[in-house]
Amino acid sequence: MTSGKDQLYAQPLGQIAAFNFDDPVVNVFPDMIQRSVPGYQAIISAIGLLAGRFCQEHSTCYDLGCSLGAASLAMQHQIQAQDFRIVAVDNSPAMIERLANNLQLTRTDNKIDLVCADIREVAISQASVVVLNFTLQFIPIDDRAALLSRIYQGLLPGGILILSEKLAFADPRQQVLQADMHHLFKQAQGYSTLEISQKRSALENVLVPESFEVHQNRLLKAGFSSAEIWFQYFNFASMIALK
Ligand SMILES: Nc1ncnc2c1ncn2[C@@H]1O[C@H](C[S@+](CC[C@H]([NH3+])C(=O)[O-])CC(=O)[O-])[C@@H](O)[C@H]1O
Ligand SMILES: O=C(O)C(=O)Cc1ccccc1
Repeated sequence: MTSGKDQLYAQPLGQIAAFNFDDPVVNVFPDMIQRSVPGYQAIISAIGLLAGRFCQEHSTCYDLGCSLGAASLAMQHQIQAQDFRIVAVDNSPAMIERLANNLQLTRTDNKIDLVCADIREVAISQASVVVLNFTLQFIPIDDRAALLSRIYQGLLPGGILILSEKLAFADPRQQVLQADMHHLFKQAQGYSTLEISQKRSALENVLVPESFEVHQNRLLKAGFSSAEIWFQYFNFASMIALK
């Protein structure tokens, strides 16, 4: 499948449309996320290891906002259970079509079922592992608690949620520092200042980060008994919440 270098924001744009996961983004998505999210590949690998440890027999693993299925593929690779399914959900038809094509090209015994739907409307049951890898940040803040409650309810005893998010910081000095460091990270990955600032405009009010404390409180309120960060690289973090 064609997958190119992300140059979507390289030229000056008169009007910057709100960011969305359409065909042009899908075409460059692996390169875009790799060069934009510090630690992305380390997180994907660890999601595989966590699924290997937590996937229970006769259970389902959910990858909510799966994009091109990187987390699902890592889970499939690491899970040793005999009887399990992975349900990969995304509401972008372009993402799901590309992922369906990619899966057809692989010869491996496929355990991944694709669903093109809004994760706010997908039933979750018999789950041992649920992954929200940089997806909750795109859900309206008012809808986040209800989604996490449904995930908690759908998890089996001993189940886990892996929640990765871009973070905001209550302390303005931390906010400025961490955002600056992310900017420097993107520059080091070859993005120009123009690309970085145009993409920031496109993400305004689309990707809405919250602080770790806000996430932790919401997870505990949803019923999780513990929620902690296991990985952080500047303003990008991944949390594990235990049922
Ligand atoms: N309401 C929604 N319902 C379903 N999908 C949604 C919704 N809102 C956004 N999405 C989908 O969530 C994904 C977010 S990307 C996830 C990366 C992936 N997890 C990865 O591990 O590579 C993160 C990023 O690009 O920063 C996109 O594919 C959206 O279509
Ligand atoms: O690029 C950014 O600034 C981000 O915050 C991460 C990102 C990565 C891929 C799509 C949308 C946002």
